[in-house]
Amino acid sequence: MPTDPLSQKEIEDRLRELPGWSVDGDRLTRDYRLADHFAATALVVHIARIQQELDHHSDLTLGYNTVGLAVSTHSAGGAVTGKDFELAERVQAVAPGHGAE
Ligand SMILES: C[C@H](O)[C@H](O)[C@H]1CNC2=NC(N)=NC(=O)C2=N1
Repeated sequence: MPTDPLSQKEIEDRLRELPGWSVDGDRLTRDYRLADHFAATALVVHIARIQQELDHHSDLTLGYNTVGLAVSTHSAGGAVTGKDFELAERVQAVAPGHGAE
């Protein structure tokens, strides 16, 4: 089930496929750097659309030229689940198109 908490080994295996992402506390997290504030804002809007589609939402932070995500699954008691990785993978797929590093 995608909303079951993942084991430590499952998390480590899946993190290997997601460069730049890590688990901080109980949340899957990554910060992206962009060219400027407008590019960062466009990525936030794109992520918001993905989150709406997945019905799964990160704590999403917009800075001057940065976008930060931190996500866990509330319905799994705040653990990291396959839903969190699904969101991370979707974001990771679109971020380069925004020039995010
Ligand atoms: C009713 C709705 O499906 C739930 O509240 C969704 C919405 N977004 C969510 N986002 C996150 N991160 N965890 C959840 O458990 C979650 N649940």
